[in-house]
Amino acid sequence: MTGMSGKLTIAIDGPAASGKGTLARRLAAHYGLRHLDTGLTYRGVARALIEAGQPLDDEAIAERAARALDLGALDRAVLSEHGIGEAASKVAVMPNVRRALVDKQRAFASAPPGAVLDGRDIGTVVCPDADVKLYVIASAEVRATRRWREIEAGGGSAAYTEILADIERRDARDMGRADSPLRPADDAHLLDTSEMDIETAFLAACRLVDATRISGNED
Ligand SMILES: Nc1ncnc2c1ncn2[C@@H]1O[C@H](COP(=O)(O)OP(=O)(O)O)[C@@H](O)[C@H]1O
Ligand SMILES: Nc1ccn([C@@H]2O[C@H](COP(=O)(O)OP(=O)(O)O)[C@@H](O)[C@H]2O)c(=O)n1
Repeated sequence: MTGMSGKLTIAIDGPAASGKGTLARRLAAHYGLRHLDTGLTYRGVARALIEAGQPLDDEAIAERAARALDLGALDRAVLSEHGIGEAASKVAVMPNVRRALVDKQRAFASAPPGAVLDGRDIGTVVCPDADVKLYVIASAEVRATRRWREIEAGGGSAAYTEILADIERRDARDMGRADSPLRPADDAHLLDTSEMDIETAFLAACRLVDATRISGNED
């Protein structure tokens, strides 16, 4: 394995519904690593505030919710709901919320045997020394179609045009914020999955990881 510590850390970033989570889960299973979807941590804070009837823009209250968050108790089925993504991107602009969650995310990443983390700032802020960094993109139309299919498959219903507008608004907020904006790390590999199915994207990602591990072993 690569890395001074003998651990393998894979950082995956990209905009909404680009396929980060799907790829991260597949890579973690393939390489025997733990996986953290960091989007769920921001979603968890947003949901805790909504449940408690608290505002999404009070930094001191949101920071307390972030510090209280238990990474082991994140319920993906509940937190994945499309509307929580919008609320998550609002709490995610606050530096004290980010600091609290990044501390927990780094603690997760540092434990053996290594991990795959996916989010918006993994390669740039959370794990700047990751062995492999992937920046996953797809056109906004492809991403909206994927999210629309996911909602319909889950028995829900949604208007494609609204999903597309939601995704574009959230991307703009994530890329435009002052603290840890969404952007590729300088050493990230760009993976455009617009024309790739899940299997093809997974195989392309494995090739990038394997190439890095081989070159890492030669150091
Ligand atoms: N390469 C791909 N081709 C087609 N569908 C995909 C691809 N990657 C992911 N998906 C589907 O798109 C949706 C969003 O993927 P997800 O991994 O949740 O994205 P993210 O974590 O970036 O929000 C899911 O329903 C997933 O099954
Ligand atoms: N590392 C991260 C992960 C998510 N987020 C925020 O959390 C929101 C929800 O992230 P997510 O990954 O669950 O969203 P999807 O891409 O799955 O729709 C994002 O729009 C970001 O505002 C962040 O700021 N930093």
